[in-house]
Amino acid sequence: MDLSLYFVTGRELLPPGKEYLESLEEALQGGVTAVQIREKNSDTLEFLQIARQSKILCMKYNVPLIINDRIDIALAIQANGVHLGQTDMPVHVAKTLLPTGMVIGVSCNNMDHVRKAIEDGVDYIGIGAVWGTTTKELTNPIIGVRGVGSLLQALDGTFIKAVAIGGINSSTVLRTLHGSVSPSGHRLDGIAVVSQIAASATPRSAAQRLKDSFEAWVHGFDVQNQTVQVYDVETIKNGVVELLQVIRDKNPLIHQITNVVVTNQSANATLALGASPIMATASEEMHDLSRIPGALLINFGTITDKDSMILAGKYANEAQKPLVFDPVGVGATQFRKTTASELLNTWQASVIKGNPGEMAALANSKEVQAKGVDSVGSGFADPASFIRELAKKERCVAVMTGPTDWVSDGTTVVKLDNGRKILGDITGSGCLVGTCVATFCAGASLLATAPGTNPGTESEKLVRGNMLIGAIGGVLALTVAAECAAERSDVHGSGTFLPALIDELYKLKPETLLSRAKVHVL
Ligand SMILES: Nc1ncnc2c1ncn2[C@@H]1O[C@H](COP(=O)(O)OP(=O)(O)OP(=O)(O)O)[C@@H](O)[C@H]1O
Ligand SMILES: Cc1ncsc1CCO
Repeated sequence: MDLSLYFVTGRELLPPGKEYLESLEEALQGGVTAVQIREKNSDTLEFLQIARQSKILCMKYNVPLIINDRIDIALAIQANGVHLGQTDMPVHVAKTLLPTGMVIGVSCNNMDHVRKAIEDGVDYIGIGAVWGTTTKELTNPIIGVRGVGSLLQALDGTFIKAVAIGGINSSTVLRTLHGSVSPSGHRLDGIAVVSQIAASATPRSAAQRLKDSFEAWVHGFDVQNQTVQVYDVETIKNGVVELLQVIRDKNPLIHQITNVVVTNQSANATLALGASPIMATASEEMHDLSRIPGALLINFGTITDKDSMILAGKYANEAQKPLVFDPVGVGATQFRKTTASELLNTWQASVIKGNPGEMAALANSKEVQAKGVDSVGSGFADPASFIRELAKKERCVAVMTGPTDWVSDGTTVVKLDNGRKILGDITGSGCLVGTCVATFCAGASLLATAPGTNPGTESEKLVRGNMLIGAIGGVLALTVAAECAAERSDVHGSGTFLPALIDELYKLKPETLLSRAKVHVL
């Protein structure tokens, strides 16, 4: 059974003037691959009639029909399956009533539900609610995009299919699919959609758009899984130098929502590298800024603009622009933890950068502690494995700073050994790394979208360009510049070091980067 575009009906959502059967037929023409009839407010006779009429249409388009909750209706019309909620008929009882071959699906919103569904031998599960929604799933807890992956991992080795449900529409679909992959690589088999189709005046095109997005994404996912990119030190260094040139030639806009402590030095570091900073925080301007080529940095050192952070990130994903997230001091307060979770469940970061204390807090690890914005202790026993797993789980590039910097895309791990201890003596050196990473990622994005590259071929992506090289470039630029600055005779302490660091970013030459960079591919 093809569950890729699983339409759950909602007659109460029909727009004025639209008949139910007309809407359903258009949805089927648009490419819906499975239909579930959900009638929460109808009596038995009405439900039966709707189910019967829907079945005729579904058969015409050779699409399976599933009945929500009501086993008697499913039996009466010989539906292809039933869908059971957690408070509906238990699966083992349903199995005794249903003929073999009739599909059983179950709603799940936590690991216990998934384990039970596996034990009961269901055919598919509907995981939700992924997003907030105006339809039935409102009563279910919102698990967020990042919650779906771990539930999918439990299905490894089974034949049980999975769809996600709850608030999936054309603007959330790619984020949902990209984020809903388990660390083992288990992806969704489909998306369940209610209002985007049911409430549409043009359900055919609504369905078509969703199906196109799903197919494009699956294709991109398969291609990515088949291509193992192997990096060597020379390729990385040359890639970084190429990005520095792109930044200086093209002067990308680096939109930064950052903390009040580092705003000025971050803007100066951006200019020194050859890019153009804008430190804009009003939600009204987030959309306009997202349309300009470059990158977005979200640093929540002082969280005063959460709504803008949410909006800006969504628009950056839509525009396929790099989004660098710096969860400053995320372990310090519950508010920061909750905010990080909310942000990461809303948009997809291209790069997450933090010190070991911040990265541990994001991963719910107790191995490294933090004090305010600082990391405490000597870090992880096995930083390479930690960062690879975090990158895999968050589905992005992860950068962990410290005396040694670690960068991973979930497959490759790169260890960077540049920098000077004095970086720890100025405030916001980690924030400066974030700014430099965003600037180099902007370079990578511009390189990937330069005239001559085909914009239509990567419509399934949330970001274009090589974010691993961008992240490495940002770290190397800052740490190599720091070495040059620390060696200057006019630097006498942290006060004179900061302006010297900006100078050295300004003067940074490709040959200095190439000769000083200490890059190790693990
Ligand atoms: N002992 C050290 N030797 C060399 N480089 C260092 C050392 N400590 C930090 N760095 C460099 O300083 C940069 C910032 O890393 P750090 O982990 O100190 O950030 P942070 O704790 O987030 O800083 P902040 O909170 O002040 O922004 C990194 O690029 C890292 O390589
Ligand atoms: C000191 C400080 N407090 C909030 S953000 C920040 C900058 C370094 O992370």
